[in-house]
Amino acid sequence: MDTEKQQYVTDYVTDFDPRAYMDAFYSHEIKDSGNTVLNVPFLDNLNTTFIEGDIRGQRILDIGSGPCINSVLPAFQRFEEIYLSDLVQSNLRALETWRSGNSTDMLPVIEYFVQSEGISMSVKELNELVRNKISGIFEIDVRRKDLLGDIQIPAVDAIVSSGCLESAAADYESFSNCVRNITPLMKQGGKLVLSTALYQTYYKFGSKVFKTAYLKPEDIRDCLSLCGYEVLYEKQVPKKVKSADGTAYICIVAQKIV
Ligand SMILES: C[S@@+](CC[C@H](N)C(=O)[O-])C[C@H]1O[C@@H](n2cnc3c(N)ncnc32)[C@H](O)[C@@H]1O
Repeated sequence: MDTEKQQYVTDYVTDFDPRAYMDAFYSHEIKDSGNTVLNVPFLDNLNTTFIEGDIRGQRILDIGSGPCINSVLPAFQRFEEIYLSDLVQSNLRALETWRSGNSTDMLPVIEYFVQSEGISMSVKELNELVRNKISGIFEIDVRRKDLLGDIQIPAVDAIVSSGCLESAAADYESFSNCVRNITPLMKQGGKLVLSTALYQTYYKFGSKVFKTAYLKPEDIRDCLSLCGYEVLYEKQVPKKVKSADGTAYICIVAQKIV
């Protein structure tokens, strides 16, 4: 597609369609062989990242969850309370529907996780386990300093965020501001886990094209260091998902030291 001629979406609140997003990235497609495959942008290597970064504690917050729970699957035995958040109300509703047991939308990505990570639990069991650990689902806007508005949650031990900050930001500078804004939500010594698209300018699904901040690994490292973090682990994961021009993403763990 010639993206030059495409109108980028500027408003997530009006243009992000959770159903279309799940269909594009987290639902089964039938391959020619008859096997099924998921597009899954940010999950490969995330479990290893949690292990390598020793990500554990009482509370974890997923920022920019979208309508899905991929980012918190590696947290299932490592945290007691899992919080989900996003800017878009329809994403929050999709998460609430799943949490109340009225949606099977997460089963394909849970199955993908169970199979790829060799988890000794059935898809249903893991679905129930994660569902029961969800302690809150709320609106957040990472571009704002008062990003939670009136909502208050206790400081968390870890934050995970996949594909969100580079979506909310237009460039390196605004990406750094987003990192600065989310940092006070975490305890000192807490760990930030990012699964972030590299070398990407857009992704698209349905009829919409979403612009992203173009980031290189050194941008992310520099930003974390300037925001008071020490990088503990990183791995670049080459992955070309359908419908995006990024060629890789980075899984990075950084500890809040300031
Ligand atoms: C590419 S999706 C990633 C969703 C999910 N984390 C995943 O791994 O598939 C980007 C998400 O960031 C959210 N988002 C965009 N701008 C945001 C903002 N300013 N504050 C919080 N979330 C935002 C969108 O609503 C969307 O759910």
